[in-house]
Parts: sequence; structure tokens; C-alpha cells
Amino acid sequence: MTSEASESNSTDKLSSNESVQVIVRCRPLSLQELQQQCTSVVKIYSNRGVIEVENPKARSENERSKMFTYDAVYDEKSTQQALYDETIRPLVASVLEGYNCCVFAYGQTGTGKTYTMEGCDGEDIGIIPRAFDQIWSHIARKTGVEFLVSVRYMEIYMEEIRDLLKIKSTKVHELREMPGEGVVVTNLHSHNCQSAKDMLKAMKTGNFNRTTGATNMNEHSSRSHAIFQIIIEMVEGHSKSMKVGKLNLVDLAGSERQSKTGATGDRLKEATKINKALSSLGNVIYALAENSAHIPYRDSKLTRLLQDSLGGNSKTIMIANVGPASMNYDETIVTLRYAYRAKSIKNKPIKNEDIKDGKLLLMQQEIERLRALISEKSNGVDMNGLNGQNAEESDSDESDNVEKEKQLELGKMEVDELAKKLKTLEKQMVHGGKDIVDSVNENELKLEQQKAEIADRKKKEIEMQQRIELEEETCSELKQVFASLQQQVDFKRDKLKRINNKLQSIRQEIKDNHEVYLKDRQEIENANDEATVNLRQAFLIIDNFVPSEERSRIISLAQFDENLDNWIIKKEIEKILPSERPRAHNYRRPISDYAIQQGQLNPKYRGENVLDLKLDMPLRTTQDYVPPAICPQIKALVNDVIKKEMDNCHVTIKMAPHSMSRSAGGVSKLEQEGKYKQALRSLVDVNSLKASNKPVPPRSAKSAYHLK
Ligand SMILES: Nc1ncnc2c1ncn2[C@@H]1O[C@H](COP(=O)(O)OP(=O)(O)OP(=O)(O)O)[C@@H](O)[C@H]1O
Repeated sequence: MTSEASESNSTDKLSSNESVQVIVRCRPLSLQELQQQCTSVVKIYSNRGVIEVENPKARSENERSKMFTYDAVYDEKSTQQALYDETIRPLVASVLEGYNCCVFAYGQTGTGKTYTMEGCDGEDIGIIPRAFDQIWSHIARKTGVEFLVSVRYMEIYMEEIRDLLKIKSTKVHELREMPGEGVVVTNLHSHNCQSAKDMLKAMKTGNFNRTTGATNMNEHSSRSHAIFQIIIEMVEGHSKSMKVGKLNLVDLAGSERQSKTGATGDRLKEATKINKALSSLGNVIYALAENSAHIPYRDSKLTRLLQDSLGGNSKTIMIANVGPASMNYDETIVTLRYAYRAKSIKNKPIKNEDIKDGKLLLMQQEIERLRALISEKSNGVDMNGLNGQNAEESDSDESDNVEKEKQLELGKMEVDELAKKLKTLEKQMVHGGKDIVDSVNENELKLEQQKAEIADRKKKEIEMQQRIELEEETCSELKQVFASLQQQVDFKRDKLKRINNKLQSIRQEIKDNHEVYLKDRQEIENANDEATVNLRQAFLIIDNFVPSEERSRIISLAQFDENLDNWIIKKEIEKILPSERPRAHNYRRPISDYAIQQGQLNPKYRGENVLDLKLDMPLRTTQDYVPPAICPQIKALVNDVIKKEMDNCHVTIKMAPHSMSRSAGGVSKLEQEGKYKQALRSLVDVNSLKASNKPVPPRSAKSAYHLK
């Protein structure tokens, strides 16, 4: 078997594993934790993939400790190198085979996610820079293969996507579902790389631009979810198709409790968004683990971006980071439960090969075309030059020579321009297997194979150990030979005790899960209540302040955008613009004398050149005035005031000389007063009926109008 063949074999074996691989890493006690005299409550059994966490608040034996089993576990002494070689190296090898792969670090704030993904300089570099080295040493070995390597770096901060490689960009980044590509981010800058150094530079630029802040739990706490994306296109020989490998390296923001981080103001707002996105991620993991019909990917940008990595076509490794301190027991258990659920997620990785329309193929075609064009043009230039010489020699027409020299110059400029274009394109591509001495190449390959074999063996050892433990439990009784009845009884008593302990711990687990469920439910109910209040408030405003036509207009313009996963308002312009282009329909135009006169001289005044457009009137946003109906209390109040007025009038009437004269005409003062009162009452009634739009009765009290 050739060395290259064995390399690809090792990755093929890995591709058969479709479950999300889950590994746990525990960091050492921090200085702060040591100062606070925290003890370590975590025990790691690397050979079995088991982590045990002791409960510092245990009230009974059942609550004493909890054990979880994963694909691999790493203790506080584990090195970055070991973690990479054993778990990540085989995954990156799959990327180079054309798979989509993803590594994401999850855990409480300050537990070492950024340390694991990026690491520190020197020996402690993390997964991301190690992946660069692996990719580029693979490229250096692959003779006869052309590569196009690019990286993107983004963060999700407060539910907004930001381009970490073009931080000043004002472009909007949206999520779009593309056929064959999955969910992609629009307008994201793609940085072409020619070496591991280029990638490292891009990573450092992005890290510098990433949003971080200090909290009580981490001096450099990441306040966003960061995704570093590597895309590798590969074409072998003169093939007309290519492979594409994609690697997503995700450093999530840490889950946190306000009481521990002491977050206030902006930090608190960030924490709310972080926890919300992480809880959406938890819901997705839960739904996938439970094989639910609906997976709530659309609940957050993070889950939409990780859609392919969780339950999709990607090979995925989840790294759950935990801290060992007793004070973080609850958070550690939450992380471990999360991770345990993720173990049962099944992905369906597919190789991206036989792709016929990739960027690299297009570039190769363009390079071929440019080369052909340059050689054609260069020949033309040579011919022209030759002709020029002959012309000089024959000493013929002087101006002809100048003309040809100009053409020659232009031709050269054109060739230079094309050559520049060609060089730019060629510079973007990388030829595999360059500048490497064969023996170095061979040694590096051997070393990688050995690392892959060791990783494979370690994985198998853990699996074997887990299987042995399981079988020991079930078969030990069968293997046992009892010398006496008493021995058998003792054995069975021990077994019963063990089973009982197990039962108790399962009961405890159910109890804990129930408590978590109740807490989650309470949170959902609170969120629901809050949403209902907000909705009512919105309706109150709409009902009282938005005119009904305006409301109907907005509703008719509202449209649900699947890609944005939100409602948008269609541009009104689409509705208002006439479907066909406006044209001058009246030959008699222009109509003013000046225009008719000018029309003969200047075509811009001619009727057929004048467009007849209707003015776009702004939409009406007001209503006709409708007088308000008088409510009974106000009516009573007005009556009261009028009564008082009448009483005053009564006094005035008594004093008025013309009343005196009328009374002299035969009507008593008392009668006069009665009529006056009646007239005023009728006036009030008529006005109120008018105001309430009710029919006004025939004028029974004409005197009311007289009085008016
Ligand atoms: N395995 C480890 N060995 C040594 N030090 C570690 C390890 N893991 C983490 N640390 C240290 O712990 C501190 C916190 O780590 P880090 O910033 O990576 O946490 P984080 O999980 O990314 O936090 P956040 O979610 O707040 O961003 C750092 O000083 C880091 O160097």
C-alpha cells in the first residue's frame, strides 16, 4: 500500500462515523479559584472517556457524584498537541478529502474555549493555527494538484453578523439558503491565502477586531460567537471537476450567570443575547437528540449557521469545556448534560466532489483563455514589428511607419495588460507539491500517518474499554463459580446493592432533569408573558393611533421573507409604478405658444419628445373630521351650566326694559320665564342630537331659535 493511499484510508474509516463526536476538556484551577480556596470536583478517566463530578452540596449518597461518558475526555494536564493529534487531525484530513467539517467549543465563560481554539503563542497554539499547518503541509505534498484556498472570519454579536476581516464595511450581512451550498452569509469578505502565514495573519486581524470585554470570571471574555471558515478547492491534473472541503472553526461565547460575572449595562445586554442564542442551540441539540419532527434552527443566527454541522451533511466535533472548581458545579453539570445529548446527533457527511462550476475551475479556464490571447496578440505584435522594419528598410511612406509604430505600442500595452491580469489570477492559485525536497516530503507524510494511526488506536481503546465495562456488568454473574450458598448470597447482595445504587442515581438524574425542566418552563412562561404584554402594547398603539386605512395598507404591503425569517414591507414603488413605460400620447403637445415656437428649433420641445406623466400624489394619512358624540356626563355638565346661565338670564329679564314693555303687552313675567327655560332646553337637546348624528325632531320650540 502506498503512503498516500494509507492516508486516505485512514480518513475513509473516520467518515463511517456519522455521530457528532463529543469530547470534554477540563482546564486547571485558575489563580482566582485557588485564591478563593476552591477545590477541584472533577475526576477524569481518559482511558475510558469518563468524567466524574462530585457534588459539593450533596445531601445523600445518591447525590454524591455524577458520571458521564464521551468519545474522549482531556484533563487539566492535557496538551494542545495531544488534543489536536488525537481528535482534530483526522477531521482536517477529511476536509482535504472534500468534506464539510466543523469544530465548535462550548462551555461556561472562562473555561478555556478560546484557549482551545486559538491558544497562545509557541507550544500552546490552539486548534485553528494547527489546522493551518496541517493544511499547508498537505498542499506542499500534493504534486499535480491545484488549490484555491480562502478564509472568512465573522462574529455574531448581539444577533448581528459582523465581518471580522472587513470591520469597517457597511454592507449588510444576511443569511441565505443556497441550493447545494446550505446557509451562507451574504457580502462576507473572502481572503485568498497562499500560505499558513497568510491564514495566521487573517486570524490575528479577526481576533483583534473581535468583541471582547472583562467580566468577573474572565478578563478577556469573548462577547460574541466567532466562526473562522476555511474553504479549499482542489483540482487534480487536467480534470474538469473539482473537490471542495470546508472547515468551520467556532468559538462560542460562554454561557454565564449575571450573579457570577457581575455583568451590568452593555455586558448584561450582551450576556442576555449570548444566553438566548446558546439556549436556542440547546433546543436544537435537544430536538435532534429526541428525533423531533421540527428542529428550531430558525430561532437564532447561530443555529442557522450551524445547521449543516448539527444534523446536516458535515462531520462535527463538539468540544465541551469545563472548569474543575467546586463553585462551578452546577454550570459544569449543565455543560456536560448538553454535551451528552449532542452525542446522539447523527450527521450524513457527503464528499463535495465532481463539482463542475467552482471558482477554481473558472479561474483555470480564464487563465487558459488569457494565455491563448497573449500568445495570439504577441504574434500579431511581432508581425507588425517585422512589417514595420520592412517598411523602414524600403524607406517608403514616413506617416505609414508612424501609424504602425503606434499600433505596435498599443498592441504591446494590451499584451502587458493581459499578462498582468494573468499574473494576478495565477498568484491566487497554489500548485501542490512545490519547493519541497522529496525526503522531507516523505518523512512528513510518515509522521502524519503515524499520528493518524495513534489517534485511531486510542479511539478504539476507549471504545473497547467502554464495551468491556458494559459486558463485565452483565456477564460477571455467569462467570462466577460459587463454593457455597453463603458466597452466592453475598454476591447477589452486592449485586443488588450496586443495582440499587444505580437505580438511585437514575432517580436522582430524573429528579434533576425535572427540576431543570420546571426551571426552563418557568423561563418560557415568563418570556411568553413578556411577549404578550409587548403584543398588547403594540395593539393598543395600533388601535388608537394608526388610522384603519393605513393599517390595511401596511398589511397589504407586508410579506414574509423566508431567507430573512422576518416580515418585510414591500416597496410601495412596485405598486404605484405603472406596468408599462410612460409615453407621449398626444401629438398636439407641446401646447404653450412658447413651446410651439421653440419646438420647430429645438427637438426637446416637440410633442413626441415630451412624456406625459401623472403626478404621484402622496398617500393620504389623515381622516375627515367627525364630531365626537357627547357623553352623558358632559351633557349633564353642560345642562347644569346652562341652567345657571338661565337663572342669571332670569335676573336680566327682570331688569330688561323691552321685557318690561312686553309684559306690558299682556304676558305675565312667570309665563315669560317658563317659555325662556323651555327654549333653552330645546336648544341643548337639538345641539346634542346634531353632535351624535341623530335626526333632529321638528322645531317644537321656535322660541329657542329666536333666543339664539
Ligand atoms: N487547558 C488550559 N490550560 C491552561 N490554561 C487554560 C486552559 N484553558 C483555559 N486556560 C486559561 O483560562 C483563562 C480563560 O480561558 P478562555 O479565555 O479561553 O475562556 P473562554 O471559555 O473562552 O471564556 P469566554 O467564554 O468568557 O470567552 C485564560 O487565561 C486561559 O489561558
